[in-house]
Amino acid sequence: MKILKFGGKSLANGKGIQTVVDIIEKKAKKGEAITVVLSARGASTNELEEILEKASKNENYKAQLEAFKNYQLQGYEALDAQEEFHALDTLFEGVSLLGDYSEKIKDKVLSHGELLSARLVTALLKEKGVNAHFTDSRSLIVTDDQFGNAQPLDSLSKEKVKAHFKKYNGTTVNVVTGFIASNRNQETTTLGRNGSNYTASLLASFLDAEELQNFTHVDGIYTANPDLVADAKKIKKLSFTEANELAHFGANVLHAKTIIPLVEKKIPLRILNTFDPENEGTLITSEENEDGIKKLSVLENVSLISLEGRGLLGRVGVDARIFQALAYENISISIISQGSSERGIGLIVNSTNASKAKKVLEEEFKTDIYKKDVSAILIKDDVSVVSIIGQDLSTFHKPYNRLIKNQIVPLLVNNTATGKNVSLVVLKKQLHKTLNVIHGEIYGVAKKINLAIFGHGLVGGTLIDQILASRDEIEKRKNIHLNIFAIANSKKVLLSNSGVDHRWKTSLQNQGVSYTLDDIIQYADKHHLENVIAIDNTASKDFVYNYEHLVTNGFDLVSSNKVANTVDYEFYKSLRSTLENHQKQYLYETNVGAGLPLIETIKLLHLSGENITRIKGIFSGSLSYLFNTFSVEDRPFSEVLKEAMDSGYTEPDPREDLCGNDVARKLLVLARELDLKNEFEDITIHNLIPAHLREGTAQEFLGKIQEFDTVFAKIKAAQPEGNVLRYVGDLHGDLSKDKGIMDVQLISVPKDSSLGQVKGSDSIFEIYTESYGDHPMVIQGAGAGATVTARGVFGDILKVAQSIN
Ligand SMILES: NC(=O)C1=CN([C@@H]2O[C@H](COP(=O)(O)OP(=O)(O)OC[C@H]3O[C@@H](n4cnc5c(N)ncnc54)[C@H](OP(=O)(O)O)[C@@H]3O)[C@@H](O)[C@H]2O)C=CC1
Ligand SMILES: N[C@@H](CC=O)C(=O)O
Repeated sequence: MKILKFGGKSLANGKGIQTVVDIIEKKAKKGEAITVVLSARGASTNELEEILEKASKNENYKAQLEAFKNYQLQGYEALDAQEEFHALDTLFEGVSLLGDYSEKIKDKVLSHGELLSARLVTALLKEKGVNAHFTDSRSLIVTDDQFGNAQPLDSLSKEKVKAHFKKYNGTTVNVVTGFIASNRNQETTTLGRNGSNYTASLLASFLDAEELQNFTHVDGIYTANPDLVADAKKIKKLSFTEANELAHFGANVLHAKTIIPLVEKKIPLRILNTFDPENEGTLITSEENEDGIKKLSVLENVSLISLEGRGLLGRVGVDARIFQALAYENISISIISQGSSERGIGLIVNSTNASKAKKVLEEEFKTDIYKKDVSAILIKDDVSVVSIIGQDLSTFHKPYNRLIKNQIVPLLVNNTATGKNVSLVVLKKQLHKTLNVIHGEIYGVAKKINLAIFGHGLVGGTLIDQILASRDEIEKRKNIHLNIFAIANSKKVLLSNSGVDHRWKTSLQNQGVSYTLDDIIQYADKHHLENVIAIDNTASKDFVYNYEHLVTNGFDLVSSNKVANTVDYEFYKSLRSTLENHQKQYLYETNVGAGLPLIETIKLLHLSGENITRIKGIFSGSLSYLFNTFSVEDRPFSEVLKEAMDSGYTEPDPREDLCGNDVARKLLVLARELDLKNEFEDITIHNLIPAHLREGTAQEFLGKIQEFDTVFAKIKAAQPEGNVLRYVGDLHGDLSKDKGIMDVQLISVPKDSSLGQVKGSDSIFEIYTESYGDHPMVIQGAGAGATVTARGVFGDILKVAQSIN
């Protein structure tokens, strides 16, 4: 025998009830031995409760009662519901006259929801030729006198159930009312909320059923609420122990009292979807799962009450007083957490009870408050509890770290000493993000990295295209999902929480909106975007002052822009301390040598104690190209400069290269990696721009670049035979002191020297250290260009992404 239980939503008018009847008919006609247990239809129980409340307050309840009756008959006008309707009329009239009702009356009223439901389904099944029998569970389940939440008397109930099923066995399909029962005096009682599930479990147990099938409106039990976590997965199999943990956290279907009768008899429980009968649902058995299953459950509408006081230190019985005082008022505590000293105690109660709980505790601790032993009893309403069921403390650091990285700091953490369950109290506004961050970590769902890209010029634009081209491959290989949710220039931003695609340029043009930085931060917040990285591909001197604000709002940083590392040292330090305080990263490998692994190498050498004594070389890709070409080809300087610009080697304003600032910045970036406290002003720079060309806009300057030609033709001609021009940077001096010496200058070197042999747009960096002596470590390669630079920025993004765990 299988017990089939259908819930209120399954039995609602329309598709619901028709599907239920079809399911039962099919099984009955296949000859399956089944018993059906039904809840009240749709929201009938709540409706009856509301009508009762209105009647007791002498409010006009009749219209709502009529609507209730119409709902019950809608489409089934032939149903004989007179007995129930008449009983309800009489009950409500009585309550209305008295202006009050007892729990006993309430049970009587509510029972009609299930009675009407079972009557209708029985009638519909009979119409289809099924041998259905309307079964009023009040003649089967005997309970104590606790109206509203009656306890079944097992042996008496079992006897009655057995006797009934002996009489109605074989092909009869008993259609049993759930939820309702009666006491020894044949007065109607109810089994409390989830009572229909309880009825079904009791019948399954008394009849030694083969399986209890609970038909709901969902496909089974999920690893998290699919409405909140898009990646939530259905759990195929669960053990009763795991189910029991879930029951505490809102899974009504698994309420402990409904599970216990099944556990005792080892009767499997299957959660099915009425509307998707092919789906196998979730099967719960007594078989323990070896790996264990993890599920996220949420308790909402809860409040955190905290009791603080130094005077409680070491005092015995504080918890006992809390529990006793609240129990007296029937207030249940779902979570309690405290330090061993009892100086601060946090407890979670249902929000509806929060103010009452505070009052009760203030009364209980009034002497302690007077003596200042208790300093405050506070309520925090805007919280939710997230429980990771199946989680123990041995691996809890993983989801916890992921939360902290995403700036979610739980207000309270609590675990069970036995069983596996860790609960976190978080701010309600962070609930959605919390669930997604933890779920992503636990289930190894591709880690979603949300990128806001500032600047989409040569480097930024190339980067966006590179990311879009390789993100599927990265997701496959690295389980990292790169989602570009914002692309901004100095005027407009394109926002898309699900990520931009290859049409981003047109989309930005058509859908881009003017913005402030906070708009982007708020957008990320509103869409619960986790693991956010801001990427600066501007050359802006102002944008870098946004970095700290981004970090405090949860962003890691990646930048090709060199400005943040080369403004005053105070800013440099302050940014690093903000990064440290917020456990955020800032990577900028492309600041020196574009895509070459220079900064990382220097950082590692320095960190490992290697004494770097000098760094010298050709730091600028554009000036490298310019002088490598100009030195050996008989062409005007301006023509080669134009080529360097067209190849994307120069800064957006090429004067930044020609005046030596760009090389100076690179030197300063490296100096600061060595913990030197140099400022930009400490650098001696040979400015290549003739004085009269330095003023004005970039556009005006470009109109006059031919004026370089005679100046540089002279410089070239003045060199010794066999020499070439090179623009070099040099960091030297006693680098163990506070400051190093930095020079940037144009020099003439023999063509066959190491600097003289550099070709194309290559940079070369000679790193002198104590261990390497006179033979420096040399890093050489393309020092500029959009493709290599974007690739370097991409590398930094992936490093940050991989470090978020
Ligand atoms: N080219 C190379 O080889 C290398 C370049 N770099 C660095 O890469 C960075 C980008 O260079 P590149 O791509 O050539 O520059 P581009 O001038 O081509 O692009 C700059 C982008 O930044 C945007 N922008 C400027 N100011 C802001 C702001 N305040 N907020 C948001 N967006 C802004 C611009 O938008 P708008 O059009 O609205 O102004 C534009 O989209 C520079 O810092 C450069 O030093 C680093 C290593 C190598
Ligand atoms: N303009 C720069 C680009 C890289 O930083 C250069 O020429 O090196």
